[in-house]
Amino acid sequence: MTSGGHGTDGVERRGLMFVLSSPSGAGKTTLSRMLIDRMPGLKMSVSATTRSMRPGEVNGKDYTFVDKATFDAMVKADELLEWATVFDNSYGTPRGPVEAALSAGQDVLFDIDWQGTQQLKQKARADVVSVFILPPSASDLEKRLHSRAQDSDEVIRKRMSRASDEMSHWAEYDYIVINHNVDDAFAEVQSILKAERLKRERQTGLVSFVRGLQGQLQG
Ligand SMILES: Nc1nc2c(ncn2[C@@H]2O[C@H](COP(=O)(O)OP(=O)(O)O)[C@@H](O)[C@H]2O)c(=O)[nH]1
Ligand SMILES: Nc1ncnc2c1ncn2[C@@H]1O[C@H](COP(=O)(O)OP(=O)(O)O)[C@@H](O)[C@H]1O
Repeated sequence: MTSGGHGTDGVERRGLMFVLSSPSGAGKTTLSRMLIDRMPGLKMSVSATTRSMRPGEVNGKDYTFVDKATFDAMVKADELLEWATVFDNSYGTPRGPVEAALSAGQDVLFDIDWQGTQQLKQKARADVVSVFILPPSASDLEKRLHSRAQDSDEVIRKRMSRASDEMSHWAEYDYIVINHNVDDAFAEVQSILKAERLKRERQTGLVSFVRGLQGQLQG
């Protein structure tokens, strides 16, 4: 998957797929929102899910909330770039908006689990940059799930018991960030994205840019 966009310095560059994963409650939604607000050229991939809407969530913005029959039809029609079952619900990435953003030269941010990350890597390894967010401790994780105050005690228990499973995949990720403090964690995630945007192989316009510079030097 390639794109013909331009970096902030005007050199043409390939779009990248920036993936954040973590156990539930470690802070990936918070960090994703900060990235979208503060990093131009980055677009959120809005997943489809069969889970029910939490208070404050907006259909089409946080997720596209669908029933199981609709989700299954999307899978059948190959409309999802990847999909997985998490906490007994189906989650998947609609293909169209991702492909449109990448070909318009934007980077795409994904808040998806390890299963989805593996599927994206199989499809486009060179374009995927993956970051795993860890909580500082189990008690912080539990506190955060409670402080979010959007899930029942039973749902929180389920998410805590799945945290260890999700975390066992940390070593499959390119970068690991421990979310002690939101501002520090954000600065780290932002630095990763900024550096990855500057990778030589992503700056497809460099050959002609350098040729232009050489021409100026000779002329
Ligand atoms: N594979 C995959 N995982 C997703 C997708 N959307 C969300 N997830 C993951 O599903 C899990 C549960 O998400 P959610 O119910 O919003 O709870 P959260 O963990 O508190 O954000 C998280 O690990 C998300 O990263 C998707 O499109 N594909
Ligand atoms: N570094 C942090 N310190 C304290 N609370 C945090 C921190 N990062 C996130 N939170 C809070 O923890 C809760 C869970 O964060 P959220 O971003 O929803 O996690 P996730 O998307 O990984 O499930 C939210 O109430 C959020 O405001």
